[in-house]
Amino acid sequence: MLQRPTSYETEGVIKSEAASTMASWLAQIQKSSDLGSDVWTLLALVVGVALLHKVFFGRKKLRLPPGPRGWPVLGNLPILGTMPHLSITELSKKYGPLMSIRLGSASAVVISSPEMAKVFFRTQDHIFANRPFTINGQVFMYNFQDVSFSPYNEHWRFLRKVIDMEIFSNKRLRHLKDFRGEEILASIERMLEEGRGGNPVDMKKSMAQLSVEHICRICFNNNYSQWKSKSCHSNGVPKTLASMLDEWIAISGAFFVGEYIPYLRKLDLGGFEAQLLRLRSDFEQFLNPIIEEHRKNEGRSDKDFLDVLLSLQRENQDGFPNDRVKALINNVLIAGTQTTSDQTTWALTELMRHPDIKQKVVDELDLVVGRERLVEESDIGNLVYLKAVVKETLRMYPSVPLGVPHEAMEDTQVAGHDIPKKTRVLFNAYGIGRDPKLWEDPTTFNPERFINSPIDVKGHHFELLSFGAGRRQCPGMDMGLLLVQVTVAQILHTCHLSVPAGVVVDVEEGIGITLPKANPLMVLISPRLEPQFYIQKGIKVNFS
Ligand code: HEM
Repeated sequence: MLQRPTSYETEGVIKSEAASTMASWLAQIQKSSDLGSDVWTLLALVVGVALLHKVFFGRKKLRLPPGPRGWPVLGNLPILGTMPHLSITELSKKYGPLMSIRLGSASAVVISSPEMAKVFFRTQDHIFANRPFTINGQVFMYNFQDVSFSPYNEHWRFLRKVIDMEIFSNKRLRHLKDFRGEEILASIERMLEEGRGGNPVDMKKSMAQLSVEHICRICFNNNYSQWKSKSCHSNGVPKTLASMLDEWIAISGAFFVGEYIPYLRKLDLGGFEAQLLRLRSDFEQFLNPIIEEHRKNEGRSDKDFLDVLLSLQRENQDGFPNDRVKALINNVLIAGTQTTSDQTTWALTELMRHPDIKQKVVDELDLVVGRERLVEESDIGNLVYLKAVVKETLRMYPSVPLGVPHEAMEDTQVAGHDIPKKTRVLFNAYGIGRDPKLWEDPTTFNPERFINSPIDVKGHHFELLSFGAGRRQCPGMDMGLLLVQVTVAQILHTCHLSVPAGVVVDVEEGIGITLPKANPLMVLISPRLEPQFYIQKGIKVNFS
């Protein structure tokens, strides 16, 4: 009798057994006069061909990681809902640290433990450094001409080097130090002005504006002031860069059905692809005049990121098309704004909910910096408690709660499970950050847990991979971290913050590809230092 394969190791033997058994069946059918009727012959042939097809072309039996059963066609898409990081965290409690899910026709695994993260992003990082196909990468990044959505290939290696050198090198970070300081102080000046007379100020909005201004400085430095309040018109509606970035985050948080069930792509269910295309053209309206202006002034010495891209384009005419310039600018704008502003907003949110912790930060600032000057970036190294507050924020509110998806470039095995080529990899940063097996009382905001702890966020401690690890680790890590730390320090040092009477500061999470705070963060804000220290730094503060 024909045996079904029990494991893929014995598959070759079984295939030849199956072939010879089928041959003998067919021979018997031909010989046998009892079974000579057409019906029996046809039936035997159909069964035989089906069996042979299954043995030769059927998928070998894989030992996939455990996971929930999916629906036909849709797989597990329907149970993910609008907050996939929450549903995936719940599911992983049941199915463990390495879970299989199916997103339409795409297979995925979810990593929910530091041990698994170490295998994927260190031991087998060379296999998992790819990105899967995404409609976002294809549409918004002009066919994957950026860094974040690009597959792992020569193109990615080249561009990653460009951005590492031109934006994120230590030299560049130092060079941009004054800009960062100026932007943060300008933002404080605006908040103090807005908050005069006990007017509540929305810190979430202010932090979003600050992050956009900071990234605009990096990208369009020289004529920056000309561009910062520039708006474009989409269908007659004026849009600022900040509102376009918000729109991108919201659209990108949606599940693009066509990405997972390709034959439905034409239907564009939910209309997300059309929205993305429209948004790309809004970004172009914003970018094109800036690019033209930069082209006219190519000789200037103090080059910004766009200048660098345009000079690369001049050197490699065909190898560096306009679309690549736009994709890279889009990439830096989207990767560097909401991430930092979300982190700063969550840190301030938790500090407003915990006045005792806020007071400890302020006490440390007074001790290390004093009240006779403003915070400098060089102070950060000595602000141990402040750094613990930022780490605790990254633990509880990872900017990218399910990571940026990776993809297996070849078949492999992890922890005794098969991971076939093209499997998507989601990193459950949110679930790991709130896992009671790893963190005591994980839903309590408690920076003390990082005092005297060796754990940092730089990719060596797999329980806190806020910026990822391995080849695809966030290149903006040092800049993003510094910006969050300096902003929180400068605000708490220069301003009194309090919650308006009757307001409860909530921690409701919003929808999007990142983890935004859903509601505004309204605070009362007033100057904390003597007037001369603001004046020295050129901040206009009205003390009346
Ligand atoms: C607190 C702030 C930030 C956080 C928490 C953060 C987090 C992350 C994470 C988790 C990834 C995915 C890593 C992976 O695939 O394994 C990533 C990728 C990336 N980030 Fe950040 N990021 C931050 C700030 C920035 C800034 C300021 C920039 C640029 C100005 C930036 C640019 C990028 C880019 C280009 C990638 C894609 C890298 C690649 O695919 O090779 N990020 N970031």
